[in-house]
Amino acid sequence: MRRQTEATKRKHQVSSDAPPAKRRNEISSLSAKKASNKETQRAFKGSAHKTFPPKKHLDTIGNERQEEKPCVKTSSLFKNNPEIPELHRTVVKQAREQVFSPEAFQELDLHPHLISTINTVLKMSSMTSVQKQSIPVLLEGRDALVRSQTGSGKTLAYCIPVVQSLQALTSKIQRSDGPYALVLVPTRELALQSFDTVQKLLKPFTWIVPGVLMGGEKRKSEKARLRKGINILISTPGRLVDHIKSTKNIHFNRVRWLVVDEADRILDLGFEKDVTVILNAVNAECQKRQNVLLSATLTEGVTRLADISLHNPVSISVLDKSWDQPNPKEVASIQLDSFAIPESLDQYVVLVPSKLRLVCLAAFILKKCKFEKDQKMIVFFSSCELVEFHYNLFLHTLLCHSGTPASETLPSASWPLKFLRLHGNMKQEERTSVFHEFSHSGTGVLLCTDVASRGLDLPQVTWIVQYSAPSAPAEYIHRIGRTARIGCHGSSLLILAPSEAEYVNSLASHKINVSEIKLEGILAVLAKDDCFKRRQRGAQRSHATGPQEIRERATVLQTVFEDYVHSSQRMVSWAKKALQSFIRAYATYPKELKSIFHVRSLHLGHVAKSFGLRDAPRNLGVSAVRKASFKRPDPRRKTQRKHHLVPAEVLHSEHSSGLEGNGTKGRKQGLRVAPSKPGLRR
Ligand SMILES: Nc1ncnc2c1ncn2[C@@H]1O[C@H](COP(=O)(O)OP(=O)(O)OP(=O)(O)O)[C@@H](O)[C@H]1O
Repeated sequence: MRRQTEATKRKHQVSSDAPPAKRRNEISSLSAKKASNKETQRAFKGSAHKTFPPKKHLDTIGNERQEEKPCVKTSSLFKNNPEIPELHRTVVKQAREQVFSPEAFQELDLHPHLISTINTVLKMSSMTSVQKQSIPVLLEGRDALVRSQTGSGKTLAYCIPVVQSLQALTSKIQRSDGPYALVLVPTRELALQSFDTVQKLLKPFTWIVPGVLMGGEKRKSEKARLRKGINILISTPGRLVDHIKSTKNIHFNRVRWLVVDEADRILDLGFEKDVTVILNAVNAECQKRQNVLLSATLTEGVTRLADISLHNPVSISVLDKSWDQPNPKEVASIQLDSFAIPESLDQYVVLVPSKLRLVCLAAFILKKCKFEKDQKMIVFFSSCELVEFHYNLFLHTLLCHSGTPASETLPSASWPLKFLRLHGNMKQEERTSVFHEFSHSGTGVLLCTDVASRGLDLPQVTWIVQYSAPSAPAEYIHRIGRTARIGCHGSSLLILAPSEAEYVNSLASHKINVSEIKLEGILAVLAKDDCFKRRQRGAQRSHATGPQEIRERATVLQTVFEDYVHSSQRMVSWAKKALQSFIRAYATYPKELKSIFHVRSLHLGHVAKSFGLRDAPRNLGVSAVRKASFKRPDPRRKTQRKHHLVPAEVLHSEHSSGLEGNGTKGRKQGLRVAPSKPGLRR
């Protein structure tokens, strides 16, 4: 609260610094604008901070503190912004899938104890469409490529057949036999989640032991568990490779199942070296196995990447027949790079000038999570540094302002804000505890990198916000797929700069439809939040909440951020580092998106504002970043990487989300896997 009082006070200082005549002119020009409807439309061009009343209107506390602080100007958020373009997007017909099938699990030929566990422990009765199609195929012993929309139950689609087949083995499984099934997943949290599902299914089959290897835990204790024996082994690729190289007690001679969840992710960027080691180790020992590849964004191209020895695989896709297009050519091309999105997911986009990005994000969080009940939100950022920076910033600014207002200042109900963060630079214990806390909470805002974009089943998430656009449509699908799971309703918001508006058409070309919402509609929430109202001594609470009032409050909010960032040199350099990280991540958009996202189109001063920095830092080394952006490093050329080590390494590390295998290597077109022994393929 004190911070805000100071912020408001400073704003007033600014206004009082302006020459009176000039100020009068601006006030009148603004009131003229106020009369115009256009004011609430696209471009925000007015100047908010110069219209404040002179010093004498300040509250006393503000005036007392004023002496202590140098006068610092909060430059206008609403001036010199680029025009927000009209969005002309083609409305496309999105691919659809039916989530549930009418059939019950009883109709499958499963062990009665497995059925009763599904019914009573998991509390499920009907199969989902993907389960209905996959389980019988997998029980027949076929290899399969399984693709269905996010949150449609793919985990059970492979777990049920694995458990059913292993419990039915005539020579009963011994713990000491080691792995019969190997499940690879891209992140530690997903490993934990899949382990939890397998563990539940195994309740009646106590002789089959599941286990998880995921890094972050002491290698020694994992080794001890491996020595005792794990029959269904769930692991991230990196950690499994660690054990293959260093643990004597790991054997694959009994492996019958190889499941690769999020297969397009695991078999693509970053993981290839690890997957090659794993496949070579498994192929060398295992005689006959079933391979299952799953993802919401699986394409057959993925298998070509992997040389994973799939034997006559069945492709399972549950796309609605009714979605078929009249032109079969079109259908084929659509099916390759267009993916189903849950029908109950509403997707939105907002175009926001760079200067207003931070205020827009904060206002949106307040709108949903402070003024609406039971909202749970995930906000995606492009790097760990960005998550840390925004987490700390919001914790020290929005929480102070949300927790303390006198009740009479709140015109409508408000709920306490809770922020959490998740990224790959956190200690594993903290990651796990955040994952569990957010999973079990009915509300809250999780700020994260793409470490949380794949596979995580976090219940009741109502909103997904993408603070920057992902670099591939598949990642867009996975991020938004953290909401609207298993038929629930959810919404997503993509925040783009005006110069990035074309991205909406790029999404449309992948049959992804987003509707526009206006920045004004988001900022309007500040009218409800008197925490960001400028203070006037003895003034009655104003009910005027027109566009001008909203701008003033947005400026107060920005000032709160700037005050916090400039409260110490340490904070300033932290903000600069976050800004640098943002620019570097921006430079890594793939070639096909460079015309939309190019560092050259960023206005550094405006972007700096969205980090609470009052000026564009001079020593940012942006030229190096620019260089990097012109020529995306080709990781296949090792010598080139060696000579351009700095930009390439920096780009990868900045873009790192903490996904295992991420940030270590670059994109590669194929895996070189030693073929299985002749006659032993599969
Ligand atoms: N038959 C079912 N009936 C009711 N709920 C189910 C059923 N099958 C799965 N679920 C639930 O649906 C949710 C989503 O399942 P799951 O995480 O397996 O989805 P997914 O398809 O793997 O998603 P993603 O593509 O995001 O990884 C989970 O909470 C799971 O418990």
